[in-house]
Amino acid sequence: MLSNVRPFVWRSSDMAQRVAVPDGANKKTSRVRVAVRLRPYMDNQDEKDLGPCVRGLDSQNLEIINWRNATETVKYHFDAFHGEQTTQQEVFLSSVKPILPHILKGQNASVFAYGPTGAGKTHTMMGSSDQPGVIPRAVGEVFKLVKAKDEDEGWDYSIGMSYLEIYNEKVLDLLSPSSQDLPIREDKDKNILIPGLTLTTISSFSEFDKHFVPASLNRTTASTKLNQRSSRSHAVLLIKVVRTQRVLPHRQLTGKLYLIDLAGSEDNRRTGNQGIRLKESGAINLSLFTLSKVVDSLNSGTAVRVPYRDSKLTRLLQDSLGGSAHSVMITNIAPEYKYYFDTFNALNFASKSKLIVNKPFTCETVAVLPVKRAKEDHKAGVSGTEPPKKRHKGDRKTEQDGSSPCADFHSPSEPSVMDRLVALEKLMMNCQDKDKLSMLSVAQSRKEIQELKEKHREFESKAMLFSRLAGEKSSAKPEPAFSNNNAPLQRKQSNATNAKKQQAVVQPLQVSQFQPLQQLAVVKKQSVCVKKERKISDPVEVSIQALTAVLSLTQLQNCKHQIQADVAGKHPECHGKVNTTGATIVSKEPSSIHAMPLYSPCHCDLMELSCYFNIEIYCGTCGMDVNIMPAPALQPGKDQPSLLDQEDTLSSQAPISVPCPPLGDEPVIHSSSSPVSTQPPRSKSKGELVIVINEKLKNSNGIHPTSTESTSPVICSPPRRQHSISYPHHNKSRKGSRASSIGYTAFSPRPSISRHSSIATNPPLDRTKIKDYLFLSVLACFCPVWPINIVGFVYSIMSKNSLEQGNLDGAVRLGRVAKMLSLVSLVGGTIIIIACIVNLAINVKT
Ligand SMILES: Nc1ncnc2c1ncn2[C@@H]1O[C@H](COP(=O)(O)OP(=O)(O)OP(=O)(O)O)[C@@H](O)[C@H]1O
Repeated sequence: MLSNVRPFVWRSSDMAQRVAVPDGANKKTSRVRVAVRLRPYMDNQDEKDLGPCVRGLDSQNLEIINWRNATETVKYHFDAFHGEQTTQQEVFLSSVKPILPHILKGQNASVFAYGPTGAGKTHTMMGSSDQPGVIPRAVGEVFKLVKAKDEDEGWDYSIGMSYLEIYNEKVLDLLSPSSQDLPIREDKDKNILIPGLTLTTISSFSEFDKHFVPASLNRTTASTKLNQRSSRSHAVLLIKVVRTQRVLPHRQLTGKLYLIDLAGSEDNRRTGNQGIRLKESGAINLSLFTLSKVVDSLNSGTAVRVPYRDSKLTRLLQDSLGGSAHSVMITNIAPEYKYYFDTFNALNFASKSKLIVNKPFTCETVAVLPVKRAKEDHKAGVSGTEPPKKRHKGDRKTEQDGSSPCADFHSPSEPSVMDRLVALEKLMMNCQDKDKLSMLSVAQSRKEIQELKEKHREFESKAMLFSRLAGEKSSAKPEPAFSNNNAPLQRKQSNATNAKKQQAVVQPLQVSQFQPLQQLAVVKKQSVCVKKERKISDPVEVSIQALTAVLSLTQLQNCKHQIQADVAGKHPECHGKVNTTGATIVSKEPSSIHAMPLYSPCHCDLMELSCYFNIEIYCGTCGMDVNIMPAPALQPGKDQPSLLDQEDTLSSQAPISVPCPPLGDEPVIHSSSSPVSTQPPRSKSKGELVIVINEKLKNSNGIHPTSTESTSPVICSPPRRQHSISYPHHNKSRKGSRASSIGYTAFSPRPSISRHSSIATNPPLDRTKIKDYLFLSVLACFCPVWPINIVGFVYSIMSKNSLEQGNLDGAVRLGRVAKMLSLVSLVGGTIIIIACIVNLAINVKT
């Protein structure tokens, strides 16, 4: 048992500070480490006993027979290769153990097993009682590390565990099983969180085992032709280690370890899946396909949007892929020939994945005390855990003397300023009816708000100054109290307001996270004030899932977005903070906006949009869901506030309701310099409210019509279906049979070309272009190259028909052929006519 493990208390109101921490030798990035594990050859798996198709060369290299030429092999190099004889212990020691110490430093780490079904992922991650896998070993190691740290006093540790599965695109809690699909949220610091997920405190390995073993039995498994006990879901175990300093300033480091056993990609011609198994398989393959798209877009370096949100799995792995974690991917492969293409694809995927670079950083949480509480806490002495005592007159003096360069920041007036500011803003924001406030009181209140804000800004700049001083002072110490003198967090570099806010919370008066919630009330209010200040001047971000362009400001202002979220009773701390008007619409292509009823005057309202999209609104701070209420629309032209008045309108909650712009208005397409950015670049400061609009319109295959285009393969193309494979020891070639029995799997590097090409996955297209081809082909019919131009004409007709039938993808492709043939006809026809004229002229001459 760990003596110093304390009950786990998670407070959404705690302020998190993230500090970029160099990884290794002054590197601020960490590549995803990829290990490959080859399962032993199982005779019963290979009906024809063809022998292995893949073998290891050394501890980092392996080779697989080249399907194009049986006399060749394709070689791969990885961070580690674990051969058939490698034990569970060896896999753990070489690939997983090295990343675990990062968790205690407040960084995130993740280990995930990837590979085709039956290749040994569950064996690697879970293992068995006699051969425990990565999960039990890693948890045991975390406890060992904590125990070792136990010796160096001054820190308390709490370890919590959560366990979930993603089954059929539903996030299900395995510790408290129910059929409720839990939402995945992202807080303002880009932490992925799952409100409602059980977090159980564990103080020893046996306690972990007590929860983990029965929870694992809750995971959905079933028998398929390829695996007797095949995982039908992705299982994610989260181990959260919170390290809290016992003495002031009570620094708190939170590290998370994700241990993920992915479900295997499945070729359903071989698994024999039908009915529910087929549906599960579809969900598994689709999520793995999205994972491959995420990896592709991270590698491409130019992708504006990484499609993390396209599946629950990638949303959850956002931290681990191109995110903030130290990640290890164990790719499991099987040696039998019947797995050849699965293995080949898995190796290609693994090769791509090792190019991904993460940016780990320390997640440090500091709770800011109200002055009164802080003083009491400070007075409580070194333990910092004693209950607060009576306030003494000399407290303030003690605090200032107490080597606190920021002490001045806590002038007695400061909390009251904050309180007043919050109260006023809350009053303004909560006021649903404009008439409730007389014009006079509104003007007075605004004036007062402005004054208070100025005061607050003054305090902030003071705090910044003092924190800088504190940073300089502490940099001389071996372990600085706050690591803000390190490079700033990558994601926050561009956000001046956030930087300010970070600085503002670096105060000497802090409490441990275990204090009662009420005592953090002022902390929360303070954070609210800073954010509110931004929100009033900035429109709240509305991102439309799978679309990535930004409308012009005029369009934004002209658009009737009236969002009123009611959180009263659900989450009191957020009450009054989520009413907002005005939005940034994010969309992928200009044409997609026209194609969707987003900007037609009658569909601009979010309530109406909900007919077309799944709209999620949640608090960006805590991830809590909020409800949408219909807003009363104002009469166009009558109640319209002028655009210049928008700020006022926002603060007084009057809805903007003006006619929407004509459809011809072109949105401004944004471009992002950051390849991994999922946020629109225009949203310089993000409000607290996050609104996600997921497209409801899916085709029969459940694929979003706006899936991204194909991404170019990094290592090599996957094999084509109709191809022969030679088997070296049989010295003969089996034309087509094997290849044709194995189609592209979900993680094929060319998925959108091959597998999904027939599905209308593209965003809505510009129809006018397709009509042009018809005109062109008609023109080409006059050229004397009739077979070609007639075919072009036929294609253009087919394209038009496809368009009318709603098959936009097909329409474009047919249109392209029509265009090409028509152009060839025109050019060819012109040449022929010129040749004839020249010939005629020569003949006439002679
Ligand atoms: N390294 C190994 N040594 C011995 N047996 C193994 C090894 N790897 C896998 N196996 C065995 O192979 C079989 C399939 O493994 P496992 O269930 O772990 O596959 P999987 O990749 O998790 O499949 P699925 O994705 O369908 O869940 C199991 O019987 C397992 O015991």
